[in-house]
Amino acid sequence: MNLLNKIGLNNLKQTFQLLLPYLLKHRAAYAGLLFTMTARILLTIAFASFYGRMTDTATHGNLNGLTQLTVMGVGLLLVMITINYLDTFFECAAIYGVKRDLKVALFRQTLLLRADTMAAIRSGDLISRFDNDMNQIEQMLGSRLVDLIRLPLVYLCVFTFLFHINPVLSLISWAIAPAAIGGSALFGFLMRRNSRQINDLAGENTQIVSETLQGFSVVRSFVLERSFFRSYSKQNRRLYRLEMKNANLRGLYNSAGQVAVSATFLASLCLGAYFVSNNQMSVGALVTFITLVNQLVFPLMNAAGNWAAFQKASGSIERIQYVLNLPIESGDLPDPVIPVVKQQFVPLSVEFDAVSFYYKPGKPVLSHFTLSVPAGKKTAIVGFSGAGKTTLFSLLMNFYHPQSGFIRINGRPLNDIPLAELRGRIAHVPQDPTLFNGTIRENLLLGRERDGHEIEYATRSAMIHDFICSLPDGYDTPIGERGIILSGGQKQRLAIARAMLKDAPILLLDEATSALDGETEHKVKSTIDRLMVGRTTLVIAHRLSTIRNADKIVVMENGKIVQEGTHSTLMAEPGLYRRLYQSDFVREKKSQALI
Ligand SMILES: Nc1ncnc2c1ncn2[C@@H]1O[C@H](COP(=O)(O)OP(=O)(O)OP(=O)(O)O)[C@@H](O)[C@H]1O
Repeated sequence: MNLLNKIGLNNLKQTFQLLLPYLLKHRAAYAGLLFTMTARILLTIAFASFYGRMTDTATHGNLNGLTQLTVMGVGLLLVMITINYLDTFFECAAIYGVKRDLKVALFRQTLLLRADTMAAIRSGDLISRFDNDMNQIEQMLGSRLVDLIRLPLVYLCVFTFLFHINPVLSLISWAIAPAAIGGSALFGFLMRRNSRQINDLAGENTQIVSETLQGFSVVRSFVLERSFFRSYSKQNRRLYRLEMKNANLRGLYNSAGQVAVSATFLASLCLGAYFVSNNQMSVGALVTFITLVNQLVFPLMNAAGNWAAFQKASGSIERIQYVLNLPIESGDLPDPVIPVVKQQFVPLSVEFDAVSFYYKPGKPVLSHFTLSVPAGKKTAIVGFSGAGKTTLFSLLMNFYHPQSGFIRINGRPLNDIPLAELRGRIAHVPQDPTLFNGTIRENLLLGRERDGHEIEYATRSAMIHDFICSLPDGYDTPIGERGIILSGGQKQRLAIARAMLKDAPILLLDEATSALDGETEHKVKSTIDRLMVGRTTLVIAHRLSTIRNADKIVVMENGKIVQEGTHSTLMAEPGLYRRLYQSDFVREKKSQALI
Protein backbone atom coordinates (compact mmCIF):
# COMPACT_ATOMS: atom_id res chain seq x y z
CA MET A 1 0.00 0.00 0.00
CA ASN A 2 2.75 2.35 1.06
CA LEU A 3 4.86 1.38 -1.92
CA LEU A 4 1.91 1.98 -4.26
CA ASN A 5 1.56 5.42 -2.73
CA LYS A 6 5.25 6.13 -3.10
CA ILE A 7 5.44 5.34 -6.78
CA GLY A 8 2.15 7.07 -7.34
CA LEU A 9 0.04 4.13 -8.52
CA ASN A 10 -2.74 5.07 -6.12
CA ASN A 11 -2.83 8.52 -7.66
CA LEU A 12 -3.18 6.97 -11.06
CA LYS A 13 -6.18 4.97 -9.89
CA GLN A 14 -7.78 8.06 -8.38
CA THR A 15 -7.07 10.06 -11.53
CA PHE A 16 -8.80 7.49 -13.68
CA GLN A 17 -11.74 7.18 -11.34
CA LEU A 18 -12.46 10.87 -11.78
CA LEU A 19 -11.68 11.02 -15.47
CA LEU A 20 -13.33 7.82 -16.65
CA PRO A 21 -16.85 9.19 -17.23
CA TYR A 22 -15.39 12.07 -19.23
CA LEU A 23 -13.10 9.81 -21.23
CA LEU A 24 -16.03 7.54 -22.02
CA LYS A 25 -18.10 10.49 -23.16
CA HIS A 26 -15.37 11.37 -25.67
CA ARG A 27 -14.69 7.78 -26.62
CA ALA A 28 -14.97 8.55 -30.35
CA ALA A 29 -12.02 10.94 -30.15
CA TYR A 30 -10.01 8.43 -28.08
CA ALA A 31 -10.89 5.61 -30.51
CA GLY A 32 -9.63 7.88 -33.31
CA LEU A 33 -6.42 8.46 -31.34
CA LEU A 34 -5.97 4.70 -30.87
CA PHE A 35 -6.42 4.23 -34.60
CA THR A 36 -3.82 6.90 -35.50
CA MET A 37 -1.54 5.47 -32.82
CA THR A 38 -1.62 2.02 -34.44
CA ALA A 39 -1.17 3.56 -37.89
CA ARG A 40 1.86 5.53 -36.69
CA ILE A 41 3.53 2.45 -35.24
CA LEU A 42 3.01 0.60 -38.51
CA LEU A 43 4.27 3.64 -40.45
CA THR A 44 7.44 3.81 -38.33
CA ILE A 45 8.22 0.16 -39.07
CA ALA A 46 7.25 0.60 -42.73
CA PHE A 47 9.58 3.60 -43.13
CA ALA A 48 12.50 1.79 -41.46
CA SER A 49 11.91 -1.21 -43.65
CA PHE A 50 11.65 1.10 -46.67
CA TYR A 51 15.07 2.68 -45.91
CA GLY A 52 16.64 -0.79 -45.61
CA ARG A 53 15.11 -2.06 -48.85
CA MET A 54 16.10 1.16 -50.63
CA THR A 55 19.70 0.71 -49.43
CA ASP A 56 19.86 -2.96 -50.49
CA THR A 57 18.21 -2.20 -53.88
CA ALA A 58 20.69 0.62 -54.47
CA THR A 59 23.70 -1.51 -53.52
CA HIS A 60 22.48 -4.18 -55.98
CA GLY A 61 22.04 -1.53 -58.74
CA ASN A 62 18.39 -2.55 -59.32
CA LEU A 63 16.93 0.54 -61.07
CA ASN A 64 13.49 -1.01 -61.65
CA GLY A 65 13.19 -1.83 -57.98
CA LEU A 66 14.29 1.73 -57.08
CA THR A 67 11.46 3.23 -59.19
CA GLN A 68 8.89 0.99 -57.52
CA LEU A 69 10.26 1.83 -54.09
CA THR A 70 10.16 5.59 -54.85
CA VAL A 71 6.44 5.33 -55.66
CA MET A 72 5.99 3.37 -52.45
CA GLY A 73 7.87 6.09 -50.53
CA VAL A 74 5.59 8.80 -51.91
CA GLY A 75 2.58 6.66 -50.93
CA LEU A 76 3.96 6.28 -47.40
CA LEU A 77 4.50 10.05 -47.17
CA LEU A 78 0.89 10.74 -48.19
CA VAL A 79 -0.37 8.26 -45.62
CA MET A 80 1.87 9.89 -43.00
CA ILE A 81 0.50 13.37 -43.77
CA THR A 82 -3.08 12.10 -43.43
CA ILE A 83 -2.34 10.25 -40.20
CA ASN A 84 -0.56 13.26 -38.68
CA TYR A 85 -3.53 15.48 -39.50
CA LEU A 86 -5.99 12.99 -38.00
CA ASP A 87 -3.78 12.52 -34.97
CA THR A 88 -3.74 16.27 -34.21
CA PHE A 89 -7.47 16.51 -34.82
CA PHE A 90 -8.39 13.60 -32.54
CA GLU A 91 -5.96 14.74 -29.87
CA CYS A 92 -7.46 18.24 -29.75
CA ALA A 93 -11.01 16.85 -29.75
CA ALA A 94 -10.13 14.55 -26.85
CA ILE A 95 -8.24 17.16 -24.78
CA TYR A 96 -10.59 20.09 -25.21
CA GLY A 97 -13.73 17.97 -24.95
CA VAL A 98 -12.73 16.46 -21.61
CA LYS A 99 -11.35 19.77 -20.32
CA ARG A 100 -14.55 21.60 -21.23
CA ASP A 101 -16.74 19.03 -19.47
CA LEU A 102 -14.52 18.98 -16.39
CA LYS A 103 -14.58 22.77 -16.13
CA VAL A 104 -18.34 22.86 -16.56
CA ALA A 105 -18.74 20.19 -13.85
CA LEU A 106 -16.49 22.19 -11.52
CA PHE A 107 -18.44 25.39 -12.18
CA ARG A 108 -21.76 23.62 -11.65
CA GLN A 109 -20.47 22.25 -8.36
CA THR A 110 -19.30 25.73 -7.35
CA LEU A 111 -22.80 27.08 -8.03
CA LEU A 112 -24.29 24.34 -5.87
CA LEU A 113 -21.87 24.56 -2.93
CA ARG A 114 -23.39 25.13 0.47
CA ALA A 115 -22.98 28.63 1.94
CA ASP A 116 -20.84 27.39 4.86
CA THR A 117 -18.53 25.52 2.50
CA MET A 118 -18.29 28.52 0.22
CA ALA A 119 -17.40 30.75 3.16
CA ALA A 120 -14.54 28.38 4.05
CA ILE A 121 -12.96 28.33 0.57
CA ARG A 122 -10.59 31.04 -0.56
CA SER A 123 -11.84 32.40 -3.86
CA GLY A 124 -8.36 32.74 -5.40
CA ASP A 125 -7.60 29.13 -4.61
CA LEU A 126 -10.88 28.09 -6.20
CA ILE A 127 -10.17 30.17 -9.30
CA SER A 128 -6.74 28.58 -9.67
CA ARG A 129 -8.45 25.18 -9.89
CA PHE A 130 -10.22 26.42 -13.01
CA ASP A 131 -7.02 27.74 -14.43
CA ASN A 132 -3.71 26.28 -13.27
CA ASP A 133 -5.03 22.84 -12.31
CA MET A 134 -7.03 22.48 -15.52
CA ASN A 135 -3.88 23.26 -17.50
CA GLN A 136 -1.97 20.55 -15.65
CA ILE A 137 -4.71 18.07 -16.42
CA GLU A 138 -4.72 19.14 -20.05
CA GLN A 139 -1.08 18.00 -20.26
CA MET A 140 -2.09 14.41 -19.72
CA LEU A 141 -5.38 14.14 -21.54
CA GLY A 142 -4.38 13.63 -25.17
CA SER A 143 -1.58 11.57 -26.62
CA ARG A 144 0.00 11.22 -23.15
CA LEU A 145 -3.00 9.17 -22.11
CA VAL A 146 -2.90 7.09 -25.28
CA ASP A 147 0.85 6.69 -24.72
CA LEU A 148 -0.02 4.46 -21.79
CA ILE A 149 -0.97 1.90 -24.40
CA ARG A 150 1.16 3.17 -27.26
CA LEU A 151 4.58 3.01 -25.61
CA PRO A 152 4.43 -0.66 -24.56
CA LEU A 153 2.90 -1.47 -27.95
CA VAL A 154 5.69 0.36 -29.83
CA TYR A 155 8.25 -1.46 -27.75
CA LEU A 156 6.63 -4.83 -28.39
CA CYS A 157 6.12 -4.34 -32.15
CA VAL A 158 9.58 -2.89 -32.78
CA PHE A 159 11.26 -5.53 -30.62
CA THR A 160 9.45 -8.36 -32.46
CA PHE A 161 10.34 -6.85 -35.81
CA LEU A 162 14.01 -6.31 -34.92
CA PHE A 163 14.24 -9.74 -33.31
CA HIS A 164 13.12 -11.09 -36.64
CA ILE A 165 16.00 -9.18 -38.36
CA ASN A 166 18.71 -9.99 -35.81
CA PRO A 167 17.92 -11.60 -32.43
CA VAL A 168 21.32 -10.83 -30.86
CA LEU A 169 21.25 -7.15 -31.80
CA SER A 170 17.70 -6.69 -30.59
CA LEU A 171 18.65 -7.93 -27.11
CA ILE A 172 20.92 -4.89 -26.69
CA SER A 173 17.90 -2.87 -25.63
CA TRP A 174 17.43 -5.17 -22.67
CA ALA A 175 20.68 -4.00 -21.20
CA ILE A 176 19.30 -0.51 -20.93
CA ALA A 177 15.81 -1.45 -19.71
CA PRO A 178 16.43 -1.82 -15.92
CA ALA A 179 18.27 1.52 -15.68
CA ALA A 180 15.61 3.26 -17.78
CA ILE A 181 12.69 1.86 -15.80
CA GLY A 182 14.36 2.43 -12.38
CA GLY A 183 15.41 5.98 -13.31
CA SER A 184 11.93 6.75 -14.60
CA ALA A 185 10.23 5.60 -11.41
CA LEU A 186 12.57 7.74 -9.28
CA PHE A 187 12.06 10.71 -11.56
CA GLY A 188 8.26 10.38 -11.35
CA PHE A 189 8.38 10.15 -7.56
CA LEU A 190 10.53 13.28 -7.18
CA MET A 191 8.40 15.24 -9.66
CA ARG A 192 5.20 14.35 -7.82
CA ARG A 193 6.45 15.72 -4.50
CA ASN A 194 7.33 19.04 -6.09
CA SER A 195 4.25 19.33 -8.25
CA ARG A 196 1.84 19.15 -5.36
CA GLN A 197 3.58 22.03 -3.63
CA ILE A 198 3.64 23.97 -6.89
CA ASN A 199 -0.13 23.58 -7.35
CA ASP A 200 -0.88 24.73 -3.80
CA LEU A 201 1.40 27.71 -4.18
CA ALA A 202 -0.17 28.62 -7.51
CA GLY A 203 -3.55 28.70 -5.71
CA GLU A 204 -2.18 31.05 -3.03
CA ASN A 205 -0.71 33.18 -5.77
CA THR A 206 -4.05 33.65 -7.51
CA GLN A 207 -5.58 34.43 -4.12
CA ILE A 208 -3.25 37.40 -3.60
CA VAL A 209 -3.98 38.79 -7.07
CA SER A 210 -7.71 38.35 -6.64
CA GLU A 211 -7.70 40.00 -3.18
CA THR A 212 -5.64 42.89 -4.52
CA LEU A 213 -8.12 43.48 -7.31
CA GLN A 214 -11.15 43.16 -5.07
CA GLY A 215 -9.76 45.44 -2.39
CA PHE A 216 -7.90 47.82 -4.66
CA SER A 217 -9.11 50.99 -2.93
CA VAL A 218 -8.29 49.61 0.55
CA VAL A 219 -4.82 48.64 -0.69
CA ARG A 220 -4.37 52.22 -1.91
CA SER A 221 -5.86 54.01 1.07
CA PHE A 222 -3.95 51.95 3.64
CA VAL A 223 -0.78 52.18 1.53
CA LEU A 224 -0.52 48.41 1.40
CA GLU A 225 1.11 48.24 -2.05
CA ARG A 226 4.54 47.43 -0.67
CA SER A 227 3.29 44.74 1.70
CA PHE A 228 1.14 43.06 -1.00
CA PHE A 229 4.03 43.31 -3.41
CA ARG A 230 6.35 41.75 -0.85
CA SER A 231 4.14 38.75 -0.14
CA TYR A 232 3.45 38.24 -3.85
CA SER A 233 7.16 38.39 -4.68
CA LYS A 234 7.97 36.06 -1.78
CA GLN A 235 5.48 33.50 -3.01
CA ASN A 236 6.78 33.78 -6.54
CA ARG A 237 10.32 33.25 -5.33
CA ARG A 238 9.18 30.03 -3.62
CA LEU A 239 7.33 29.03 -6.76
CA TYR A 240 10.38 29.78 -8.86
CA ARG A 241 12.58 27.64 -6.61
CA LEU A 242 10.19 24.71 -6.91
CA GLU A 243 9.87 25.17 -10.68
CA MET A 244 13.67 25.23 -10.95
CA LYS A 245 13.88 22.05 -8.91
CA ASN A 246 11.55 20.49 -11.46
CA ALA A 247 13.62 21.94 -14.30
CA ASN A 248 16.76 20.44 -12.74
CA LEU A 249 15.15 17.05 -12.53
CA ARG A 250 13.90 17.29 -16.10
CA GLY A 251 17.36 18.40 -17.29
CA LEU A 252 19.07 15.49 -15.53
CA TYR A 253 16.52 13.08 -16.83
CA ASN A 254 16.75 14.33 -20.42
CA SER A 255 20.55 14.13 -20.38
CA ALA A 256 20.46 10.59 -19.02
CA GLY A 257 17.93 9.75 -21.71
CA GLN A 258 20.16 11.16 -24.42
CA VAL A 259 23.10 9.10 -23.11
CA ALA A 260 20.93 5.96 -23.14
CA VAL A 261 19.72 6.60 -26.69
CA SER A 262 23.21 7.38 -28.02
CA ALA A 263 24.81 4.42 -26.22
CA THR A 264 22.23 2.01 -27.60
CA PHE A 265 22.61 3.49 -31.06
CA LEU A 266 26.41 3.26 -30.99
CA ALA A 267 26.41 -0.27 -29.60
CA SER A 268 23.94 -1.39 -32.27
CA LEU A 269 25.92 0.32 -35.02
CA CYS A 270 29.24 -1.21 -33.96
CA LEU A 271 27.85 -4.69 -33.44
CA GLY A 272 25.74 -4.41 -36.61
CA ALA A 273 28.81 -3.30 -38.64
CA TYR A 274 30.59 -6.36 -37.30
CA PHE A 275 27.70 -8.62 -38.47
CA VAL A 276 27.68 -6.91 -41.91
CA SER A 277 31.43 -7.40 -42.31
CA ASN A 278 30.92 -11.09 -41.42
CA ASN A 279 28.09 -11.33 -43.97
CA GLN A 280 25.65 -12.23 -41.20
CA MET A 281 23.51 -9.22 -42.08
CA SER A 282 22.89 -7.01 -45.15
CA VAL A 283 23.68 -3.26 -45.15
CA GLY A 284 19.96 -2.58 -45.68
CA ALA A 285 19.06 -4.69 -42.65
CA LEU A 286 21.58 -2.68 -40.59
CA VAL A 287 20.05 0.61 -41.83
CA THR A 288 16.58 -0.67 -40.89
CA PHE A 289 17.91 -1.74 -37.53
CA ILE A 290 19.63 1.48 -36.53
CA THR A 291 16.65 3.51 -37.78
CA LEU A 292 14.41 1.58 -35.44
CA VAL A 293 16.66 0.94 -32.47
CA ASN A 294 15.80 4.31 -30.89
CA GLN A 295 12.22 3.12 -30.77
CA LEU A 296 13.36 0.53 -28.23
CA VAL A 297 14.77 3.18 -25.89
CA PHE A 298 12.35 6.03 -26.27
CA PRO A 299 9.25 4.16 -25.00
CA LEU A 300 11.13 3.48 -21.77
CA MET A 301 12.33 7.07 -21.48
CA ASN A 302 9.03 8.64 -22.51
CA ALA A 303 7.18 6.49 -20.06
CA ALA A 304 9.00 8.44 -17.35
CA GLY A 305 8.13 11.80 -18.86
CA ASN A 306 4.51 10.73 -19.01
CA TRP A 307 4.73 9.42 -15.50
CA ALA A 308 5.87 12.83 -14.33
CA ALA A 309 3.02 14.53 -16.22
CA PHE A 310 0.58 12.09 -14.63
CA GLN A 311 1.96 12.81 -11.21
CA LYS A 312 1.64 16.55 -11.78
CA ALA A 313 -1.88 16.12 -13.12
CA SER A 314 -2.88 13.78 -10.31
CA GLY A 315 -2.09 16.56 -7.81
CA SER A 316 -4.44 18.80 -9.79
CA ILE A 317 -7.07 16.09 -10.07
CA GLU A 318 -6.91 15.70 -6.30
CA ARG A 319 -7.58 19.43 -5.89
CA ILE A 320 -10.49 19.34 -8.30
CA GLN A 321 -11.90 16.18 -6.79
CA TYR A 322 -11.76 17.87 -3.39
CA VAL A 323 -14.19 20.54 -4.64
CA LEU A 324 -16.35 18.01 -6.47
CA ASN A 325 -16.74 16.07 -3.21
CA LEU A 326 -17.72 19.06 -1.08
CA PRO A 327 -21.29 19.05 0.24
CA ILE A 328 -23.82 20.78 -1.98
CA GLU A 329 -27.17 22.27 -1.10
CA SER A 330 -29.22 20.50 -3.78
CA GLY A 331 -28.60 17.84 -6.38
CA ASP A 332 -29.47 19.99 -9.36
CA LEU A 333 -29.34 23.60 -10.45
CA PRO A 334 -32.66 25.18 -9.49
CA ASP A 335 -35.02 26.45 -12.16
CA PRO A 336 -34.65 30.21 -12.31
CA VAL A 337 -38.21 31.25 -13.08
CA ILE A 338 -40.93 30.39 -10.61
CA PRO A 339 -44.43 30.57 -12.01
CA VAL A 340 -45.72 33.16 -9.59
CA VAL A 341 -48.58 34.91 -11.32
CA LYS A 342 -47.83 38.60 -11.17
CA GLN A 343 -49.58 40.55 -8.43
CA GLN A 344 -51.70 37.53 -7.54
CA PHE A 345 -49.58 36.12 -4.79
CA VAL A 346 -51.10 35.42 -1.42
CA PRO A 347 -49.27 37.14 1.42
CA LEU A 348 -47.19 34.64 3.36
CA SER A 349 -46.49 34.48 7.08
CA VAL A 350 -43.02 33.76 8.43
CA GLU A 351 -42.31 32.04 11.70
CA PHE A 352 -39.09 31.37 13.61
CA ASP A 353 -39.85 28.73 16.23
CA ALA A 354 -37.19 28.27 18.96
CA VAL A 355 -34.39 28.55 16.42
CA SER A 356 -30.84 28.05 17.67
CA PHE A 357 -27.92 28.48 15.33
CA TYR A 358 -24.16 28.79 15.30
CA TYR A 359 -21.62 29.14 12.48
CA LYS A 360 -18.94 27.60 14.66
CA PRO A 361 -19.63 25.23 17.57
CA GLY A 362 -19.36 26.98 20.89
CA LYS A 363 -20.21 30.39 19.44
CA PRO A 364 -24.01 30.60 19.41
CA VAL A 365 -25.46 33.33 17.20
CA LEU A 366 -29.18 32.66 17.81
CA SER A 367 -30.55 31.01 20.96
CA HIS A 368 -34.14 29.77 21.01
CA PHE A 369 -35.17 32.63 18.77
CA THR A 370 -38.93 32.80 18.35
CA LEU A 371 -40.64 35.35 16.12
CA SER A 372 -43.90 35.38 14.26
CA VAL A 373 -44.21 37.70 11.26
CA PRO A 374 -47.86 37.96 10.16
CA ALA A 375 -48.61 37.75 6.44
CA GLY A 376 -48.48 41.11 4.68
CA LYS A 377 -47.12 42.99 7.69
CA LYS A 378 -43.90 44.90 8.20
CA THR A 379 -41.59 43.79 10.99
CA ALA A 380 -38.42 45.69 11.79
CA ILE A 381 -35.42 44.13 13.49
CA VAL A 382 -33.04 46.34 15.41
CA GLY A 383 -30.11 45.70 17.69
CA PHE A 384 -26.39 46.17 18.08
CA SER A 385 -24.03 45.15 15.35
CA GLY A 386 -23.36 41.40 15.52
CA ALA A 387 -26.67 40.67 17.29
CA GLY A 388 -27.58 38.14 14.58
CA LYS A 389 -29.98 40.18 12.41
CA THR A 390 -28.48 39.34 9.00
CA THR A 391 -28.16 35.72 10.10
CA LEU A 392 -31.96 35.59 10.37
CA PHE A 393 -32.18 36.47 6.67
CA SER A 394 -29.56 33.86 5.73
CA LEU A 395 -31.54 31.21 7.62
CA LEU A 396 -34.82 32.31 6.06
CA MET A 397 -33.32 31.94 2.58
CA ASN A 398 -32.04 28.51 3.66
CA PHE A 399 -28.37 29.38 3.08
CA TYR A 400 -27.72 27.78 6.47
CA HIS A 401 -29.77 25.32 8.53
CA PRO A 402 -30.51 25.95 12.21
CA GLN A 403 -29.09 23.33 14.55
CA SER A 404 -32.45 23.22 16.34
CA GLY A 405 -35.91 24.73 15.99
CA PHE A 406 -38.00 25.38 12.92
CA ILE A 407 -38.59 28.09 10.39
CA ARG A 408 -41.95 28.00 8.65
CA ILE A 409 -43.51 29.92 5.81
CA ASN A 410 -47.31 29.86 5.95
CA GLY A 411 -46.95 26.97 8.35
CA ARG A 412 -44.76 24.96 5.95
CA PRO A 413 -41.34 23.98 7.34
CA LEU A 414 -38.58 25.52 5.29
CA ASN A 415 -36.98 22.16 4.53
CA ASP A 416 -40.20 21.03 2.82
CA ILE A 417 -40.07 23.91 0.36
CA PRO A 418 -37.91 23.39 -2.73
CA LEU A 419 -35.03 25.86 -2.69
CA ALA A 420 -35.96 27.50 -5.99
CA GLU A 421 -39.55 27.97 -4.88
CA LEU A 422 -38.48 29.41 -1.54
CA ARG A 423 -35.94 31.83 -2.97
CA GLY A 424 -38.31 32.73 -5.82
CA ARG A 425 -40.75 34.02 -3.20
CA ILE A 426 -38.24 36.25 -1.47
CA ALA A 427 -36.87 39.58 -2.73
CA HIS A 428 -33.73 40.48 -0.81
CA VAL A 429 -31.91 43.79 -0.77
CA PRO A 430 -28.61 43.10 1.04
CA GLN A 431 -26.35 45.56 2.86
CA ASP A 432 -23.89 45.63 0.00
CA PRO A 433 -25.79 44.76 -3.16
CA THR A 434 -23.90 42.76 -5.75
CA LEU A 435 -24.06 43.92 -9.32
CA PHE A 436 -22.73 41.94 -12.26
CA ASN A 437 -20.57 42.97 -15.16
CA GLY A 438 -23.36 43.77 -17.64
CA THR A 439 -25.75 46.55 -18.58
CA ILE A 440 -28.11 48.30 -16.18
CA ARG A 441 -31.06 46.53 -17.80
CA GLU A 442 -29.45 43.10 -17.38
CA ASN A 443 -28.75 43.88 -13.74
CA LEU A 444 -32.31 45.00 -13.15
CA LEU A 445 -33.90 41.97 -14.75
CA LEU A 446 -31.40 39.21 -13.91
CA GLY A 447 -32.96 36.88 -16.46
CA ARG A 448 -36.59 37.88 -15.80
CA GLU A 449 -38.88 39.27 -18.45
CA ARG A 450 -40.43 42.65 -17.74
CA ASP A 451 -41.67 45.24 -20.21
CA GLY A 452 -40.30 48.78 -20.49
CA HIS A 453 -43.16 50.32 -18.45
CA GLU A 454 -42.61 47.97 -15.54
CA ILE A 455 -38.87 48.66 -15.57
CA GLU A 456 -39.42 52.41 -15.68
CA TYR A 457 -42.00 52.26 -12.90
CA ALA A 458 -39.53 50.42 -10.69
CA THR A 459 -36.59 52.70 -11.45
CA ARG A 460 -38.70 55.86 -11.04
CA SER A 461 -39.92 54.58 -7.70
CA ALA A 462 -36.35 53.86 -6.63
CA MET A 463 -35.36 57.39 -7.75
CA ILE A 464 -32.79 56.09 -10.23
CA HIS A 465 -34.58 56.52 -13.57
CA ASP A 466 -33.30 60.06 -14.24
CA PHE A 467 -29.74 59.06 -13.48
CA ILE A 468 -29.97 56.05 -15.84
CA CYS A 469 -31.34 58.28 -18.61
CA SER A 470 -28.42 60.69 -18.15
CA LEU A 471 -25.94 57.90 -19.02
CA PRO A 472 -24.74 57.72 -22.65
CA ASP A 473 -26.51 54.43 -23.36
CA GLY A 474 -29.29 54.73 -20.83
CA TYR A 475 -30.50 51.31 -19.68
CA ASP A 476 -27.98 49.64 -21.98
CA THR A 477 -24.97 51.25 -20.29
CA PRO A 478 -22.45 48.66 -19.08
CA ILE A 479 -21.79 49.21 -15.37
CA GLY A 480 -18.42 47.45 -15.21
CA GLU A 481 -17.23 44.81 -12.80
CA ARG A 482 -19.35 44.89 -9.60
CA GLY A 483 -20.95 48.15 -10.83
CA ILE A 484 -17.72 50.08 -10.57
CA ILE A 485 -19.13 53.17 -12.34
CA LEU A 486 -21.91 53.59 -9.74
CA SER A 487 -21.90 55.21 -6.32
CA GLY A 488 -22.92 53.22 -3.25
CA GLY A 489 -26.30 54.97 -3.17
CA GLN A 490 -26.92 54.35 -6.88
CA LYS A 491 -26.14 50.66 -6.39
CA GLN A 492 -28.62 50.52 -3.51
CA ARG A 493 -31.33 52.21 -5.58
CA LEU A 494 -30.72 49.75 -8.43
CA ALA A 495 -30.99 46.90 -5.95
CA ILE A 496 -34.30 48.28 -4.66
CA ALA A 497 -35.63 48.58 -8.24
CA ARG A 498 -34.43 45.03 -8.89
CA ALA A 499 -36.31 43.79 -5.83
CA MET A 500 -39.45 45.60 -7.04
CA LEU A 501 -39.13 43.89 -10.42
CA LYS A 502 -38.77 40.51 -8.74
CA ASP A 503 -42.22 41.12 -7.33
CA ALA A 504 -42.02 38.51 -4.58
CA PRO A 505 -44.43 38.14 -1.62
CA ILE A 506 -41.66 38.29 1.01
CA LEU A 507 -39.35 41.27 1.15
CA LEU A 508 -36.09 41.30 3.11
CA LEU A 509 -34.43 44.68 3.44
CA ASP A 510 -31.03 44.67 5.13
CA GLU A 511 -30.20 48.33 5.72
CA ALA A 512 -31.37 48.89 2.17
CA THR A 513 -31.10 52.66 2.34
CA SER A 514 -28.00 53.07 4.48
CA ALA A 515 -25.92 54.54 1.64
CA LEU A 516 -28.48 57.19 0.69
CA ASP A 517 -28.40 60.81 1.79
CA GLY A 518 -31.22 61.96 4.06
CA GLU A 519 -33.31 63.55 1.30
CA THR A 520 -33.05 60.65 -1.15
CA GLU A 521 -33.62 58.19 1.66
CA HIS A 522 -36.81 60.02 2.54
CA LYS A 523 -38.05 59.80 -1.06
CA VAL A 524 -36.97 56.17 -1.56
CA LYS A 525 -38.55 55.27 1.77
CA SER A 526 -41.98 56.27 0.49
CA THR A 527 -41.33 53.95 -2.49
CA ILE A 528 -40.31 51.14 -0.20
CA ASP A 529 -43.45 51.77 1.85
CA ARG A 530 -45.51 51.34 -1.33
CA LEU A 531 -43.51 48.25 -2.25
CA MET A 532 -44.20 46.73 1.15
CA VAL A 533 -47.97 46.96 0.86
CA GLY A 534 -49.40 43.43 0.80
CA ARG A 535 -45.97 41.85 1.24
CA THR A 536 -44.52 40.30 4.33
CA THR A 537 -41.55 42.48 5.06
CA LEU A 538 -38.60 42.10 7.39
CA VAL A 539 -36.46 45.21 7.67
CA ILE A 540 -33.11 45.55 9.37
CA ALA A 541 -32.34 49.16 10.07
CA HIS A 542 -29.75 51.03 12.04
CA ARG A 543 -31.39 54.40 11.42
CA LEU A 544 -34.40 53.86 13.61
CA SER A 545 -36.29 56.86 12.25
CA THR A 546 -36.90 54.79 9.08
CA ILE A 547 -38.84 52.03 10.83
CA ARG A 548 -41.09 54.03 13.12
CA ASN A 549 -44.20 53.00 11.19
CA ALA A 550 -43.44 49.25 11.28
CA ASP A 551 -46.30 47.00 12.45
CA LYS A 552 -43.91 45.36 14.85
CA ILE A 553 -40.38 46.17 16.03
CA VAL A 554 -38.19 43.42 17.42
CA VAL A 555 -35.14 44.34 19.46
CA MET A 556 -32.33 41.78 19.43
CA GLU A 557 -29.37 41.37 21.73
CA ASN A 558 -26.90 38.47 21.56
CA GLY A 559 -29.15 36.32 19.37
CA LYS A 560 -32.25 36.77 21.52
CA ILE A 561 -35.30 39.02 21.42
CA VAL A 562 -35.18 41.40 24.35
CA GLN A 563 -38.10 43.65 23.40
CA GLU A 564 -41.02 43.51 21.01
CA GLY A 565 -43.77 46.05 20.18
CA THR A 566 -44.62 49.12 18.13
CA HIS A 567 -42.52 52.28 18.14
CA SER A 568 -44.81 54.02 20.60
CA THR A 569 -45.07 51.08 23.03
CA LEU A 570 -41.31 50.56 22.96
CA MET A 571 -40.61 54.24 23.47
CA ALA A 572 -42.96 54.21 26.43
CA GLU A 573 -40.92 51.60 28.31
CA PRO A 574 -37.31 51.79 29.47
CA GLY A 575 -35.03 49.48 27.55
CA LEU A 576 -32.58 49.02 24.69
CA TYR A 577 -34.94 50.37 22.00
CA ARG A 578 -35.43 53.72 23.70
CA ARG A 579 -31.67 54.02 24.31
CA LEU A 580 -30.86 53.13 20.71
CA TYR A 581 -33.51 55.49 19.36
CA GLN A 582 -32.36 58.39 21.50
CA SER A 583 -28.69 57.97 20.61
CA ASP A 584 -29.68 57.63 16.94
CA PHE A 585 -31.75 60.79 17.21
CA VAL A 586 -28.86 62.73 18.76
CA ARG A 587 -26.49 61.44 16.06
CA GLU A 588 -28.85 62.49 13.28
CA LYS A 589 -29.30 65.95 14.78
CA LYS A 590 -25.53 66.34 15.08
CA SER A 591 -24.93 65.33 11.47
CA GLN A 592 -27.67 67.72 10.30
CA ALA A 593 -26.02 70.53 12.30
CA LEU A 594 -22.68 69.72 10.68
CA ILE A 595 -24.21 69.97 7.20
N1 LIG B 1 -20.22 33.25 7.64
C1 LIG B 1 -19.98 33.41 8.94
N2 LIG B 1 -19.13 32.55 9.57
C2 LIG B 1 -18.86 32.70 10.88
N3 LIG B 1 -19.42 33.65 11.67
C3 LIG B 1 -20.27 34.53 11.10
C4 LIG B 1 -20.58 34.46 9.71
N4 LIG B 1 -21.46 35.45 9.43
C5 LIG B 1 -21.67 36.12 10.59
N5 LIG B 1 -20.96 35.57 11.59
C6 LIG B 1 -20.97 35.97 13.00
O1 LIG B 1 -22.30 35.84 13.49
C7 LIG B 1 -22.64 36.93 14.34
C8 LIG B 1 -23.93 37.59 13.85
O2 LIG B 1 -23.67 38.17 12.58
P1 LIG B 1 -24.79 38.95 11.76
O3 LIG B 1 -24.21 39.36 10.48
O4 LIG B 1 -26.02 38.14 11.75
O5 LIG B 1 -25.01 40.23 12.70
P2 LIG B 1 -25.87 41.55 12.45
O6 LIG B 1 -26.71 41.72 13.64
O7 LIG B 1 -26.55 41.47 11.14
O8 LIG B 1 -24.70 42.64 12.41
P3 LIG B 1 -24.64 44.00 11.56
O9 LIG B 1 -25.72 44.88 12.10
O10 LIG B 1 -23.28 44.50 11.87
O11 LIG B 1 -24.82 43.64 10.14
C9 LIG B 1 -21.46 37.85 14.36
O12 LIG B 1 -20.73 37.62 15.55
C10 LIG B 1 -20.61 37.43 13.17
O13 LIG B 1 -19.25 37.57 13.46
